[in-house]
Amino acid sequence: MAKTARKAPPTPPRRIAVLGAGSWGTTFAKILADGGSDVVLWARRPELAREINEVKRNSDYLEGINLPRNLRATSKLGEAMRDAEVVFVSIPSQTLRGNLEAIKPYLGLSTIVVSLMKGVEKGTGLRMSEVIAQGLPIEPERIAVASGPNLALEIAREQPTAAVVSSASLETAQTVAMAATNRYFRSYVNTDVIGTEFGGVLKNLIAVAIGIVDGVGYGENTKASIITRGLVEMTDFAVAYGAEAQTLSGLAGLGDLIATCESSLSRNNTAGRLLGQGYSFTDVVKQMNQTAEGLASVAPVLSLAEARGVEMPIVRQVSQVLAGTLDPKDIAPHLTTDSDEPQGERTTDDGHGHGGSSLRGAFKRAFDQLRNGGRGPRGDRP
Ligand SMILES: NC(=O)C1=CN([C@@H]2O[C@H](COP(=O)(O)OP(=O)(O)OC[C@H]3O[C@@H](n4cnc5c(N)ncnc54)[C@H](O)[C@@H]3O)[C@@H](O)[C@H]2O)C=CC1
Ligand SMILES: O=C(CO)COP(=O)(O)O
Repeated sequence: MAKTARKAPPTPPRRIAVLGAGSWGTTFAKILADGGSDVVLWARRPELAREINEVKRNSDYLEGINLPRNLRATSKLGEAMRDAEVVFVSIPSQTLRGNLEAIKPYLGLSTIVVSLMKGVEKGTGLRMSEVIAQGLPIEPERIAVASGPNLALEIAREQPTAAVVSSASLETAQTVAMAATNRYFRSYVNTDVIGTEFGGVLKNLIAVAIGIVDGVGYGENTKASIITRGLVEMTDFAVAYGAEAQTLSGLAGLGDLIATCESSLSRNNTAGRLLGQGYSFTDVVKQMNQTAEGLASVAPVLSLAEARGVEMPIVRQVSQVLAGTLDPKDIAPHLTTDSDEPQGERTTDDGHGHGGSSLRGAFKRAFDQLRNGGRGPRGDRP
């Protein structure tokens, strides 16, 4: 019997550029360098590039972290991108479109571009991979996104963590995942770009809600209610835009939701907490010296939800707190339903709305994935 030819597995890229030397860009550059790639990190400020090169530190964003000796930085975009087979982008979402103009002249014909960002563009409501597809001469098969429960400082401290890399091309996702895997970081793969990206955007909004009720002083019941109902909201929204429900039960959905809602390292959670303590939106923005994407994504997400008839009571109330039209202490009683009539508790496992799998199954899968170290990139799938 004739044997079918097996396709050679993708080879890991050697030269990689990471654009954006904030907390996540620098941490991701460390992940890649510790995985064995030749990485050049682009920092806007020459003095930051110098600090990274000379003392192997980024004291503004990752205090106390020693960066790998093989990680280099530059403030010259062309130098960072020269010969790069993969370019990771980690800048605030609202600045991406403008930066693509500067990136375009240096993009190689076969270079893969990966978004590490977790926002949607104000005004257009586009996901970051869609903005990349519009702003660069690049086909969808060369675009990927990476997402998951990835608080930068924990990973910079080399605490074991998993993520998921998604692309319309499985081969591209695998190539990227191979580079983004090392002894403390493991990347899984899927081809549901919409679900993977929206998971990262939407959990930020739920994390702002969690921060608000934390700031008010409410306890664990309130937070568990918001997380559980928030996952239903996230899944409804993402599925309405073409995502697979099960992606929202994976690392890029439930996984990231747990990490961001539980951690005081989260900037979205922190911004919410300040709102809950009574600071105005303007004061909160002034106090945040790092990117809290959720604040900019609330309005475009609500517009997108309205366009597809998706109910998002938690996100809507977050927007009212941001606008100063809802007292933070009033947010919780309204969270589960808009109606005075008792409602059925629709979950992500109702078999009707999403066809998704059970929350218990999702927790088990997230746990199994974290335990399942030592193998090549696998699907982030039940
Ligand atoms: N920090 C984290 O734990 C994680 C962050 N992310 C995502 O990564 C993206 C970047 O976030 P962080 O690195 O945390 O933010 P950050 O605030 O720590 O750093 C932002 C970086 O972008 C640069 N920047 C700011 N404005 C710019 C502009 N107009 N043009 C070019 N560069 C500009 C800053 O100089 C800085 O290097 C966000 O979308 C965030 O949601 C994703 C996973 C984890
Ligand atoms: O995306 C993150 C963790 O996965 C980081 O969350 P914050 O942007 O809220 O810090």
